[in-house]
Amino acid sequence: MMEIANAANGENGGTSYEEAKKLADDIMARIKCRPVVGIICGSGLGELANMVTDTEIMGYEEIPGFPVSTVPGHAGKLVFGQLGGKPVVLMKGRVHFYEGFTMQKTALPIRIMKLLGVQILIVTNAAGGINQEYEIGDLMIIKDHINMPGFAGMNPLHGQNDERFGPRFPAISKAYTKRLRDHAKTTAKSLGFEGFRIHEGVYCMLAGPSFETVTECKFLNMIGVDVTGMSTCPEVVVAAHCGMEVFGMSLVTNKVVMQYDSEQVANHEEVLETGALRSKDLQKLVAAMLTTLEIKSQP
Ligand SMILES: O=P(O)(O)O[C@H]1O[C@H](CO)[C@@H](O)[C@H]1O
Ligand SMILES: Nc1nc2[nH]cnc2c(=O)[nH]1
Repeated sequence: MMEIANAANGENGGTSYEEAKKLADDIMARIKCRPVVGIICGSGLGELANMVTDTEIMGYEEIPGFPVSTVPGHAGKLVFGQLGGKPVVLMKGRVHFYEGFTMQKTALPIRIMKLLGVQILIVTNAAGGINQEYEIGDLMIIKDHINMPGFAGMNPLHGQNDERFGPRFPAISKAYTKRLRDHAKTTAKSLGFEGFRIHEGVYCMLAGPSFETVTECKFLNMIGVDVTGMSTCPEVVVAAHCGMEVFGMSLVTNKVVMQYDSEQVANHEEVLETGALRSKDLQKLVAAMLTTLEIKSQP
């Protein structure tokens, strides 16, 4: 039976439980840190890694089978260490479906994190503001997402299910837990960030790499999307599948173009520049959240 499951995983670009376990074991043999929190840094947000102490660093290319980032603003390093008094593993840069990876491969780092002992995933991204009240530089706590590629069958859980990772039909409706969202709001308040434009809203993943047309943006606005990007959903679906608690935060790096024939166009350089400008607040918020975060013991 497992052979069938593995063949199916191979066919759809996935990695079997045994292969993922071997990767995690290899990492553990080389790294002393045993992380309980995993953090993914979005485009231009990798500086969060500078706040990690007692670091042990591995390049993605040093880990056989690990997907290697190809996009500017994604350094491609796993940074282990302490942040806010908690052992963490931070992905300095992620991989995206549009780079040519399957959805399964895009989310493989989450399964490896799980096998390393990670219980809480903090995922960050750069995103375009669809909500017309959002400004460039605003932060958004993600309360829910639309996995648009999933509507067309591109779900990271497509294929045979291995129960050792999680159930066949996982619930995703509570993936971004209220506990962590409330914790972020309390922490933001304690840091005096209240006036700094922090929202709570809905993230929508589109496959990319092309930015949206004007009509696509109008459509997203109509269906209740607040920000849009090209990542996050595969990672969060896989994290929820394997029983992790998730906290997600978007940085609005640009406002999407909503007028036909506008001179304004979306571009990745603007995304990286805004990331650099507002990322300090994001870093402070994540570090402060970790300091007071209660880690529930594994069931
Ligand atoms: O989602 P992250 O990795 O933060 O990056 C976002 O920014 C890039 C576009 O500028 C896309 O990769 C989009 O997904
Ligand atoms: N799809 C998409 N991804 C982004 N990432 C950062 N900005 C944007 C945007 O406007 N659209």
